[in-house]
Amino acid sequence: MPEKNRKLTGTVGYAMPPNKVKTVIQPSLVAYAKERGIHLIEVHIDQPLIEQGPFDCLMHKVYDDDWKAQLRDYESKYPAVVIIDSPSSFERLHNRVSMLEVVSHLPVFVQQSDTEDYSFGIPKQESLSTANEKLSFPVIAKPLLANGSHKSHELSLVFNSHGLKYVEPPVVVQEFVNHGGVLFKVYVAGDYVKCVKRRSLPDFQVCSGAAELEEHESIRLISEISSSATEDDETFMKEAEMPAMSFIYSMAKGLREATKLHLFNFDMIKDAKEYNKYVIIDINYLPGFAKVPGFEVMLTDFFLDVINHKCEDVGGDRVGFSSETAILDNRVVKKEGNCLTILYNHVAGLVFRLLN
Ligand SMILES: Nc1ncnc2c1ncn2[C@@H]1O[C@H](COP(=O)(O)OP(=O)(O)OP(=O)(O)O)[C@@H](O)[C@H]1O
Ligand SMILES: O=P(O)(O)O[C@H]1[C@H](O)[C@H](O)[C@H](OP(=O)(O)O)[C@@H](OP(=O)(O)O)[C@@H]1O
Ligand SMILES: [Mg+2]
Ligand SMILES: [Mg+2]
Repeated sequence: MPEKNRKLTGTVGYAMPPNKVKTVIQPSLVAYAKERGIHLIEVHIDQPLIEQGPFDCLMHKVYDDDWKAQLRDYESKYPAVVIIDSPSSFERLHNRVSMLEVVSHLPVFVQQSDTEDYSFGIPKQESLSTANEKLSFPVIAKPLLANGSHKSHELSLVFNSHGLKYVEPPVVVQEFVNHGGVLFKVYVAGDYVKCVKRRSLPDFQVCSGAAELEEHESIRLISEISSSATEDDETFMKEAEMPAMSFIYSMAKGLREATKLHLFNFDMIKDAKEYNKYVIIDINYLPGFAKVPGFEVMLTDFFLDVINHKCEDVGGDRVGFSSETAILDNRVVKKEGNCLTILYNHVAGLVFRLLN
């Protein structure tokens, strides 16, 4: 959109429970956005949506059928309003199996960093009934339903088959991936991406004694890990190397295209057993952006893009994302710009897969 036609002001309605408002719509964001022409207006979720607004954009994190019906009604009355994001897009994140399936089908082009290739994947995961025979311990059992409830964050670390008996279904069971105790949390707001480091669980050396652990020692409940960094962790985390931003950007672009979401974060850990392989373990819709340094600028830039329709519906190439390379078999290769090279890369990818 030529600068002269660029809209400089707009209204963004936000509909979310009070505890979510606290972790996203902080006073610093409201003030900064207002300075830049974006008026953030609270939508009262206990009142009829149709009687509120209209807005240029409506962002929401409300999970019930009545709200979904109101949203449909609102969209039909105000077709120009941009809904961030569609329930059909974020609902797949409420099931931890469908959540990570999007990673396996990433159709995107990612940028090879200037010095090395990256590869990515998801942890091996099974249902409770097949975990014991198909996975190696330790494993981490996660409630299958990831719908923002407190219970959906109650994870269990399980060290042997006895411990699985104490796991309350429905769950998905993932192999624990040693990753050096540091988590990379990537926040995405349209074309704007920020990666932060968080303290994670420490590595576990699989010891022969694990199978003989007392029953009560064979399972450990864990929750709220990533937000409890202590002083020494800070030093520890500072030393952890961040993956290349080109890789992070490309993963963000891939997940945007695969999920059709604009506001989300994803958790990445570096597989200690493989060279430069990152494992996606979690994707969250509309997380607590307020934890991200500079989130006020990031979200305001995003809102301005939305009201100027610069934040194309996913799939469009935008500034900041490069489609200079390709993912083939989840391995990152550089797309040298012509189709012959891409074909070569594809063949190379197939050979790579055959040899590995
Ligand atoms: N497969 C895994 N291997 C190693 N560590 C893991 C694995 N899955 C989860 N973890 C650790 O457990 C933490 C919580 O897992 P996860 O992010 O899946 O749960 P969550 O409840 O969705 O968390 P969030 O608050 O980010 O939504 C991760 O940040 C990481 O530290
Ligand atoms: O540290 P982050 O921002 O990842 O913590 C998020 C978390 O990832 C989830 O997105 C939480 O949302 P729910 O899954 O809906 O519980 C966020 O909760 P919130 O109350 O802060 O929005 C966490 O911030
Ligand atoms: Mg997480
Ligand atoms: Mg999560």
